[in-house]
Amino acid sequence: MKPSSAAIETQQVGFAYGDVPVLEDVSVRVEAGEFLGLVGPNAGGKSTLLKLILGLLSPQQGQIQVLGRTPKQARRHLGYVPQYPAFPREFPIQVLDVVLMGRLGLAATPWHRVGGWRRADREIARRTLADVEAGDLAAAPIGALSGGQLQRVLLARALVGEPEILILDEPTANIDQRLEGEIFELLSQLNDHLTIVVVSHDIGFISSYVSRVACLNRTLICHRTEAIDGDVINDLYGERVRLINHAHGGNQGHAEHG
Ligand SMILES: Nc1ncnc2c1ncn2[C@@H]1O[C@H](COP(=O)(O)OP(=O)(O)OP(=O)(O)O)[C@@H](O)[C@H]1O
Repeated sequence: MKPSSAAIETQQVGFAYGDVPVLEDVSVRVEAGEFLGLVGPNAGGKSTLLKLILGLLSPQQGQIQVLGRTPKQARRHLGYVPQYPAFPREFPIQVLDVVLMGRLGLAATPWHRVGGWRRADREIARRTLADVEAGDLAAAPIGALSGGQLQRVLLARALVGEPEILILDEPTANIDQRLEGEIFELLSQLNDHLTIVVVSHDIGFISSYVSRVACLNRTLICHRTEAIDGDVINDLYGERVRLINHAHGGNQGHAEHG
């Protein structure tokens, strides 16, 4: 594969856990500055594709480039908001320390190991919390946060490493629709200077915010928003899907699993 000028490019990527194939022949190109929504049914392989892009897994077929490099080489330029927080909520840690975790691995000298964070790191962490409108939460214990507050803090943790690409796996899965709108407004603002890839179940909702929607169900069914119609949605989610137009202008429909 020639060095790619895209922010992210996958070519004919295949991946299986053991002998269970999860992704087949997935080729997608995300340009710098795009805000891509990745949608698809449960178990369609969305999280797996994100983990491949992040270099947490390696493809068994095909190739992936991120910022023209291998995913592992590009890792420090990626911010990641995982689907579920990987730390126990009852862990006695303050919000600011959670955000600072996003700076681990950035400095050539691991300052955090030799006597705490530098003042500059703390300042950047505070500023990033303020940027996601969570500046007042710096001293709060992580276990005291609401779902929406936790998502903002995890977003700050992903941003504090000053990434070029932000990758989010269902960032609003556990919060109500009003807060979901607020988070996506924030992402739209961040898209002014960041490439964003966000996984969502809800095509109708995200299509009001993202610049393009790609549909994944083991393979990439569609990667041009304008090509998404009832047939694509049926291919994607099967017949048990209801299509609902969202009041706030979503033009595609809402996939209801049932
Ligand atoms: N570590 C793992 N080991 C084995 N199988 C896995 C592992 N992680 C995911 N899978 C399986 O791979 C398939 C794809 O999972 P993945 O999480 O990528 O899908 P998804 O589209 O993100 O789904 P969801 O919307 O439910 O999060 C599923 O059948 C899942 O059970």
